[in-house]
Amino acid sequence: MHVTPTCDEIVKAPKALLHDHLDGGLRPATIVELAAEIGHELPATDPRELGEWFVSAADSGSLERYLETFSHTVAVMQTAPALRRVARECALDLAADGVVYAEVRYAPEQHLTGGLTLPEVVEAVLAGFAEGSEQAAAAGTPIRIGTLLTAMRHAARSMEIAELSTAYRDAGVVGFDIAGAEAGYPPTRHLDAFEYLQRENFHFTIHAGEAFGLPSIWQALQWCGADRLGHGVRIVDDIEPGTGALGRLAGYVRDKRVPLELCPSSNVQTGAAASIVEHPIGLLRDLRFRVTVNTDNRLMSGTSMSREMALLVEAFGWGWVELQWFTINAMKSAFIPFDERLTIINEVIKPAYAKLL
Ligand SMILES: O=c1[nH]cnc2c1ncn2[C@@H]1O[C@H](CO)[C@@H](O)[C@H]1O
Ligand SMILES: [Zn+2]
Repeated sequence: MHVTPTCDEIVKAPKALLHDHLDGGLRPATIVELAAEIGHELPATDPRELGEWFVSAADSGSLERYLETFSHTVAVMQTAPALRRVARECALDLAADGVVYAEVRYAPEQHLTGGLTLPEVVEAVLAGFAEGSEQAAAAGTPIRIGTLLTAMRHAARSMEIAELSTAYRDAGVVGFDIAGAEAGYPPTRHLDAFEYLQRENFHFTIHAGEAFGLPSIWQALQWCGADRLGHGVRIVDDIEPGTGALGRLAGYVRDKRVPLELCPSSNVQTGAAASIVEHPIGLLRDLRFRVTVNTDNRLMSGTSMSREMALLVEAFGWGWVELQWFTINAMKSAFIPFDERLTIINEVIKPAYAKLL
């Protein structure tokens, strides 16, 4: 029997999230308070209006303009207490939404204008995640958070950020990423950082195939050695419409089970997909790529992990079978050790979905 999951049920079901930006998920009320403390001017000072401003400003159809909205969130994240607070609230918000495992990313190099050093930034965020996770567990909604450190692809600090990632690998940093405007900044600009990470047996994902197509995905995998693709949605350009025949690159991605960190609402906002119903996630799931569902930026998309799943249920008629599949796909693709992934799958995810299926 096919049961349509309701929004409330989706919130309660355990979910795993691999692609969420710390500076894209602040509570509007927190931005207002932190901005007032430092005298940063915002486009609106009423939290509700500010939340709406972020969504409409990010609704631009262009990744470059979408990214401009981050100037306001990054501006209020320049001190250790502010970073710690934002990270603590992020853990609490994800946990309250039923996320049991999350990898949250941010770019330490963007948080130095208040005089912090790179290690101080990392330590403030890790302390915030630890505090938030502790509070969430006490509230009966346990969550495990792994941090990914991002280097900005237009900048030249990727090697330094890669080294920072491995320095904190035993303290909660589980991977590395590059983000920012894609066109004109191929991942191969950062080859030395990726080669270093491979020599260190570390994990990394690369934003690729969002605003730019197949060459970016090909470089991320075949030159840089990415474990996963941030978005990767443009892999559909290598699939023949109608027949579903896979080109060489799409075949490789599917055969190797390369995880795709798909972010439906974000893609509609940046113009990478026309609408949720037309989002390639439908095709990619039918063809059994290693698809995962993600939020990208909860603030800019006015979304949550549960909302992304509810939108997919509505658009594609999916039920618990698909939601469990996405969740297990994400957990299998996580950057924490295999035994810890299995424990979450077998002790948290499967028993909960068994009651829903
Ligand atoms: O979807 C995206 N594509 C590319 N870059 C992004 C996306 N979302 C956020 N960022 C960039 O990543 C930085 C660190 O978190 C953000 O400041 C933003 O510039
Ligand atoms: Zn992203």
